[in-house]
Amino acid sequence: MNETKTKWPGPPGLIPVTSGRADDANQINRHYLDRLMVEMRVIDARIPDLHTEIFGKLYDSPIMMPAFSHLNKAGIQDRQPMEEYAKAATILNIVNWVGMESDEEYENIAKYAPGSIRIIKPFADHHRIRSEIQFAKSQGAIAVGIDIDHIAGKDGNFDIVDGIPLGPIFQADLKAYVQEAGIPFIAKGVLSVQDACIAANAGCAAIVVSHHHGRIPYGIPPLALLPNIKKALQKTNVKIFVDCGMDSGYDAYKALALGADALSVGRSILKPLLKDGSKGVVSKIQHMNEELKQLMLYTSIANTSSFDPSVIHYMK
Ligand SMILES: Cc1cc2nc3c(=O)[nH]c(=O)nc-3n(C[C@H](O)[C@H](O)[C@H](O)COP(=O)(O)O)c2cc1C
Repeated sequence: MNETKTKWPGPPGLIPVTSGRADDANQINRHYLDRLMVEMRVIDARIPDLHTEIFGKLYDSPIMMPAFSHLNKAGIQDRQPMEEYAKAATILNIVNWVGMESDEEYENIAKYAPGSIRIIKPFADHHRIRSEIQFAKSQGAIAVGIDIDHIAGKDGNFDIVDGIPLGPIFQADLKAYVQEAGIPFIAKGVLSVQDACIAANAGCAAIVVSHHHGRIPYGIPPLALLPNIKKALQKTNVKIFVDCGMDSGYDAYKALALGADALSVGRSILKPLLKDGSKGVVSKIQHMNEELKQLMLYTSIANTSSFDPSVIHYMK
């Protein structure tokens, strides 16, 4: 793909962290998602059921909130977008995720969405990771994890976020965190069969197949890898979640058909969230649920545990 000077073709909510350059994995991802075609299987089709079990709890949809952070510091007067999308998760009865936030902020958010999954940065200081894991657990988090894809900074050294140094992720550390957590532990930002297998061997309960809105230049689309990862993990109980570019129920369908157990909608909720708060997010996700059900009905998928990858065709 040559460097493109054309305007980003995706939805406006996805613009903020998209350069539009050829190495931009967001651009590559949207291109890939739009080339996945769906065949039709309508005979004997029934109204689909979106209920989905995640870590022993029943939710109304496999569409989840994203692991966002920093939004309360975005300077939007008198607004707390982190709490607002958490509230939407509770109204919708879907899983809420929280990214890099202080213990205090996590506690506030979890009041609006009890059980929120907490994703912790791969801090160089392991005590900090351990302490944040235990805090989330004490607040009733259904799971905790690390965004393992956020180790590298743009200068090729370990990144520094908000002045806090990040560090490497070793298999032994992952194993130790899994054991110490005592609740499901998630490796977020898996983009290879190799890392998926290492995470599974370390005892992770789930992985998120993701490139974290294009952190890695030329990152392969998560859905392009999903079938191989699914195959590699088929003998395990590891849940496979996906994010990156999920903007419609049709994108969600493709992720689920290709092997995801559930998926998060990230930047696509930003625009409705910042404009209309919880209400905007609820209406965005409700619309996505409808689109997802529509494609399930067209393909005779009765529930979220009976997706079939053979309905998807890649248009070259
Ligand atoms: C404002 C913002 C803050 C984010 N903060 C975090 C974070 O703290 N931890 C994390 O794992 N991911 C974080 N992410 C990444 C998202 O969880 C997600 O992986 C990424 O945006 C890709 O999904 P999308 O294409 O649907 O946006 C953040 C994304 C945005 C836009």
